Amino acid sequence: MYQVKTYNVIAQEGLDTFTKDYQINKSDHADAFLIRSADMHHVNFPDRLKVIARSGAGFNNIPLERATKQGIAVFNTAGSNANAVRELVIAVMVATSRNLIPAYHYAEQNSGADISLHTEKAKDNFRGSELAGKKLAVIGVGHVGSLVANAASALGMDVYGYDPYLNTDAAWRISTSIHRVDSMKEAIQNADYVTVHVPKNKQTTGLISAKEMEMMKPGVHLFNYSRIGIVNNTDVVKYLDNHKIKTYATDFGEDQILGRDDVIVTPHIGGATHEAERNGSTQAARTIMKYLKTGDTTNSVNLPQLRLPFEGPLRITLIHQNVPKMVGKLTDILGDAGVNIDKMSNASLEHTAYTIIDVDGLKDEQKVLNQLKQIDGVYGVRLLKK
Ligand SMILES: NC(=O)C1=CN([C@@H]2O[C@H](COP(=O)(O)OP(=O)(O)OC[C@H]3O[C@@H](n4cnc5c(N)ncnc54)[C@H](O)[C@@H]3O)[C@@H](O)[C@H]2O)C=CC1
Ligand SMILES: O=C(O)CCC(=O)C(=O)O
Repeated sequence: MYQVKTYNVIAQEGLDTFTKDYQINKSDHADAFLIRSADMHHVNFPDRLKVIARSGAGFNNIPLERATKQGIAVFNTAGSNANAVRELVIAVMVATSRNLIPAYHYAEQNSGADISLHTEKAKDNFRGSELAGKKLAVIGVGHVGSLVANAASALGMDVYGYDPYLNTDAAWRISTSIHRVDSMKEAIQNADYVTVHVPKNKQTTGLISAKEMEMMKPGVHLFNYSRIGIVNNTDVVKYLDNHKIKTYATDFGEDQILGRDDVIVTPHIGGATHEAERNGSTQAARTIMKYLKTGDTTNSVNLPQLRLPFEGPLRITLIHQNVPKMVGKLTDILGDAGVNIDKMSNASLEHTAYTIIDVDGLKDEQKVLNQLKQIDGVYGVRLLKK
């Protein structure tokens, strides 16, 4: 029986996806963690932990290097909540362009009076602009960014996408009406709206700072539904104060930006829809089961993605350093133990590699596994039985 420990609120549909071989609990001795935004940086990973699945896209809450070195596979469910974020971003863009929030407050505050008497005069204060015909820059055109770009284009916006690492799958999702540009400057200069949809990492921290704000058009509306820190809030305050930025809309509050009329903050609700939480939790549950049963690393964010049909009877999977002669060392140990290799596959991702070996004739299982584990640079070894 595999033990699955959950953090955060995980949609019931995902928990119901687990078969009878899995027990969901809060025990620290888990084979799998199923999490959302819980911060894993200070959580000790138990020795038996094999997999962490993040229901959602961002995985900056998980220490990937530590997980890899402990032989733990980490997965996300990118795309599961992309539509939820798209709808929120478009909603806030409309709210911003039509002064919806101040107009709502006006109507609410004047509801005691006969509002119809004042309406014709009051509406002059809330005259807005239409999105159609305006220029939108989308920074990061992955699952979320591509959907935002396509929806904005369908609303008649002139959309520019900047993503130096765009993969082929993402490229297929982008409408041909989106202009693909090769520099941040080309995307953001002259844009009426700028929206950022990138993962948070060392390269993207401060991606939008004073230098980029300086390139923007006066009166720009800036959106950050990615993570705190990708847009530099100290610089945002400066550029809001000098009216270069008209509105800053974000899902991530911080003291210095709160309480201003030109800032719209939501409490991290981008992925908080029934549909997105259901998609994420079921996808995460399936990923955990597949990895534990077959070693399939599709959608892993710390290991190379590898899938090999598992016909049995036995499979050895290894997470190890990506160094020369490693595969030779593994096969030497198996050969010396009289083990026959039926199928084998290996892939690498930067400094890490992952190897799947289907075998038969494995007699002294524990001895062979221990020998494999003792190879310098091997982080984790598992034996799977069909
Ligand atoms: N507010 C919320 O509740 C949610 C927030 N998010 C955030 O949005 C981020 C993006 O989500 P997805 O689109 O699903 O991820 P994704 O991985 O599908 O797309 C991210 C894109 O950013 C691009 N990128 C990376 N570095 C870049 C750079 N320096 N400049 C331009 N592009 C760059 C990548 O090539 C990729 O195409 C997540 O990592 C997460 O932090 C995602 C879902 C919900
Ligand atoms: O609602 C959640 O669990 C987090 C959504 C999010 O930020 C993400 O998927 O990256």
